[in-house]
Amino acid sequence: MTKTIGFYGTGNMGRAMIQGLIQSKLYEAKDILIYDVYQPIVEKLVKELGVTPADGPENLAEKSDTIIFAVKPYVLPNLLKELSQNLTTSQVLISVAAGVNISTIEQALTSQHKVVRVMPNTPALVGEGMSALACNANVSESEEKEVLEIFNSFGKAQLVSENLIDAVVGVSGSAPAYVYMFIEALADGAVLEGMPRQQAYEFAAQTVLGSAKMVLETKKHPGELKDMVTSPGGTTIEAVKVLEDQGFRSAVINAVQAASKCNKRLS
Ligand SMILES: NC(=O)C1=CN([C@@H]2O[C@H](COP(=O)(O)OP(=O)(O)OC[C@H]3O[C@@H](n4cnc5c(N)ncnc54)[C@H](O)[C@@H]3O)[C@@H](O)[C@H]2O)C=CC1
Ligand SMILES: O=C(O)[C@@H]1CCC=N1
Repeated sequence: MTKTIGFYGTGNMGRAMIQGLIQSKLYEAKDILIYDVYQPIVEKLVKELGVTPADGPENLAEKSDTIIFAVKPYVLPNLLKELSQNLTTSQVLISVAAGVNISTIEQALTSQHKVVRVMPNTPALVGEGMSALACNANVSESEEKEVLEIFNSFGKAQLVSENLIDAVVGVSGSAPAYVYMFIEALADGAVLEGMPRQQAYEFAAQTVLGSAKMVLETKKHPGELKDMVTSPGGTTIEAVKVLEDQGFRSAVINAVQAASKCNKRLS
């Protein structure tokens, strides 16, 4: 029998996962059910991606084998309470909501449901997401594998203990935003030096992509890779000194900590 996956909430993160799943071919678009309170977003996704709209929230709960909740954190507990009569203990319920603990989700439900808390990120849209997963005790090993397969289909995924999710928000969940800021700033620098803007974005983004690949594929320490670029008395060390003088590293470390702290506060 074909398995179905349902999404509550098809905003930025919901859409990124849906598009990533379709591109990966793990699910056919027609086997992806969606429900969002904002009808125009549903119509757009049905038209553009060929996913199936649910006939209301209860209908999605009843028709899906696996469910992903991609609504805002404050919406999730009430939505779960409303659906408690429609959800079954054989379904795997996945939440990507920042700051919503597994125990909060369990409390909103009435029975012993299978719950997975995930922190994904938006590069899922292009098959390069990074996700961390934490499961409750009702999730079997084979179900754990199935959920890993879903999140690995649009990037990389790892099981973590739930207490690491706060760190994950800082280093990958929220981090695409700071990487885009870095790319924008790199490009602004090139624009200052006379490069046309579109060309500057391509140079900046490809450099970030290539540098990330170097870390992942060579397995060398980032410091060693930095030193490979930094010739004695050359251009790079001049730039590195400016970044050190202006607190680049501590700004990034503080940013990661601020996102993590915010995630803790939400819970
Ligand atoms: N945007 C991101 O980069 C990431 C977001 N998240 C989490 O994903 C969740 C969604 O975030 P975004 O997609 O950014 O927000 P968003 O605001 O873009 O999307 C949320 C969607 O939920 C819909 N919605 C509201 N109430 C609903 C209900 N009762 N039933 C069904 N749909 C409903 C809204 O109409 C909206 O389309 C949040 O919990 C957030 O913490 C997690 C990791 C990364
Ligand atoms: O900003 C937020 O709250 C969400 C969670 C991680 C990324 N975006």
